[in-house]
Amino acid sequence: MKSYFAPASTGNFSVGFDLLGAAFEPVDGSLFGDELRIHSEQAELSLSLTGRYVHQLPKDTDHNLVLKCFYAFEKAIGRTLPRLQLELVKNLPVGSGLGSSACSIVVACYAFNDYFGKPLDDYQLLQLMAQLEGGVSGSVHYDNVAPSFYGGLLLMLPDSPLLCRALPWFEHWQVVLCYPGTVLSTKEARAVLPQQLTLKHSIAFAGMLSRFISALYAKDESEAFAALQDLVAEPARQHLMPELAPIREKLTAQGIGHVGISGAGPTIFAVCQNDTQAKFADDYLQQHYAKNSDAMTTVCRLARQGARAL
Ligand SMILES: Nc1ncnc2c1ncn2[C@@H]1O[C@H](COP(=O)(O)OP(=O)(O)OP(=O)(O)O)[C@@H](O)[C@H]1O
Ligand SMILES: N[C@@H](CCO)C(=O)O
Repeated sequence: MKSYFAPASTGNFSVGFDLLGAAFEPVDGSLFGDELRIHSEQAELSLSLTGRYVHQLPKDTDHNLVLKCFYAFEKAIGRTLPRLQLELVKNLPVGSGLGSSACSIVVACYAFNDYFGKPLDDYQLLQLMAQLEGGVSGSVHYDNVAPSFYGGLLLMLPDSPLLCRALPWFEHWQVVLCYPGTVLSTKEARAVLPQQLTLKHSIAFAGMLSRFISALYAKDESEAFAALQDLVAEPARQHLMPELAPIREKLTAQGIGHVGISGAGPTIFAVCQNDTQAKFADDYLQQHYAKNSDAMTTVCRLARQGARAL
């Protein structure tokens, strides 16, 4: 058996709608992402489903993205491949804002490419992943697939042959992620977005993103926190997540530098500068944002490594 893993990710990172994304891993060293196991080659392609969030997946495995990835990968390389006995260990909640569909897509495409001798280079592989993710969310955006594939905090460069570039990070930052247990589809959360921005608004968005990125390079933490403002998606999505404003007020009153929506939500992320803040955010979010037994809260650091064989 060969086993592969890809980490969870936070698209947007508040200030970079569709242009920033980060991969995260729990500080306790556990794995937080989807795993794909290739058990053997066999006559027919098959997929079994296990893991904590298996009940959130379509019952019919023909609708599972992992099988769609297999056929898309086969088409991309232009030859018929041996059929596989696959198992997806679904550890990320679906429609959560944690890049769940992207994570399954990344782990599957990475696994097939590795297993079949790397016929696609990283550029081709990332483009394939982004196209598949676009098929789910309704538009091609790289801010979940790219960090899940490469790890780190990344700036998307969709018009460059690089596609994305790694950014600096404050090593002591801990990010507390809280998924409340309710589902918000990315398609639905994109449907409420404005179709146009005014010139003034466009300049403000570009200015805030540039301010954040320049603060990362300058290692200017207070400037970085000041620039972590979502001027595009959050104003349009806040009615979908009414708890965000009071939670932000409570956590920032404790000195926590930033609270935002992870991807399209409903997961909330809190950027903390020390263990005391992270512990407070962890406890507070578990008590005040978790809504059912599907909810989960985890204290993370940036995941430097993306998709890989285990
Ligand atoms: N392996 C899979 N993982 C996740 N979603 C899957 C998978 N296979 C099929 N799907 C379907 O893809 C859709 C994913 O929807 P959506 O993009 O809203 O979720 P998401 O990727 O989990 O969201 P987010 O990026 O905000 O975490 C759902 O309809 C889900 O049933
Ligand atoms: N950038 C995407 C991320 C989806 O997880 C969005 O906000 O719609």
